[in-house]
Amino acid sequence: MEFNLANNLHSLRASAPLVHNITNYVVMNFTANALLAIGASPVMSHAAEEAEDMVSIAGALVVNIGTLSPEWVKGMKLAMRKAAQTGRPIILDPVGAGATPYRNAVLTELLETAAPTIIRGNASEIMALAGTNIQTKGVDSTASSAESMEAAKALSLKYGSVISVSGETDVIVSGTQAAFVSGGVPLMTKITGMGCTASALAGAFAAVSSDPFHAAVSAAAAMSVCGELAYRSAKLPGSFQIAFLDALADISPAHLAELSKVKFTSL
Ligand SMILES: Nc1ncnc2c1ncn2[C@@H]1O[C@H](COP(=O)(O)OP(=O)(O)OP(=O)(O)O)[C@@H](O)[C@H]1O
Ligand SMILES: Cc1ncsc1CCO
Ligand SMILES: [Mg+2]
Repeated sequence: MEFNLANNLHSLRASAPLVHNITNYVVMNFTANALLAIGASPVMSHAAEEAEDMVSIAGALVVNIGTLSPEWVKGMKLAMRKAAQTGRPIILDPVGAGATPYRNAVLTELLETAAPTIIRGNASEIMALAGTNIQTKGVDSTASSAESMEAAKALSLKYGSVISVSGETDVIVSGTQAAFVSGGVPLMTKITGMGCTASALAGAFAAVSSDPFHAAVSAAAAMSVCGELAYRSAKLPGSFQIAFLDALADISPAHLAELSKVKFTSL
């Protein structure tokens, strides 16, 4: 299937998919607003008691381990198992992978519960997940996406997942196919939760697409283009956040496709 970014955004807006997020409390508000802005319908819910019911009415599940606790992990596992059983895409954001043994242990449990459709993280997180010896600095990357190519490919083959690595250039790997998405602005790393937002948008695109590789590329491209548009009017973190949400809401499918910088290659 040919990659068609304009069509992908059009489909997202036409069906406004419900995206079930079990995410961290740092970014809940921002990612919910980003999902609404692009045209999806967010619900943030982590209670184990309703995890299976909630995912059963959603178009995609986004699991983000940013602020973990054992009770939340129960909900994550129930939701992931149900999503896998019912054929719903699962997006895993392994926030802080490699930072602490607890995070690593939880990630192992989650990956044993269900293989994610898409794993979206920064380079340190993806390298840590693949077992490359690296220390994540809290939630921030200490490596570049280019350095994580081998790790991304290994992870993709191991779990059958699409691996999306964010950075100056985003690298998306699915088996032996890869895409490079450039653009964006460095200020995006100075706002907490831009990576979490990239993962949430991947959930929205995956909910309306039969091709998770294209969904992950679409989300990365939307982030990069809207980051650049926001930076035209807002050069400081506070106003940038707002301008970024405005750009997500304002961008037309055709304009998004026109401004995006995406290159495909085989590995
Ligand atoms: N140097 C850069 N230049 C342009 N865009 C960037 C740069 N670094 C990151 N980005 C963009 O910022 C977004 C977030 O990527 P980042 O790698 O910072 O995620 P993250 O570390 O998971 O963030 P967080 O954990 O705070 O949510 C992505 O859309 C990415 O393309
Ligand atoms: C800062 C922070 N700490 C835990 S989760 C999170 C949001 C960015 O990943
Ligand atoms: Mg992150």
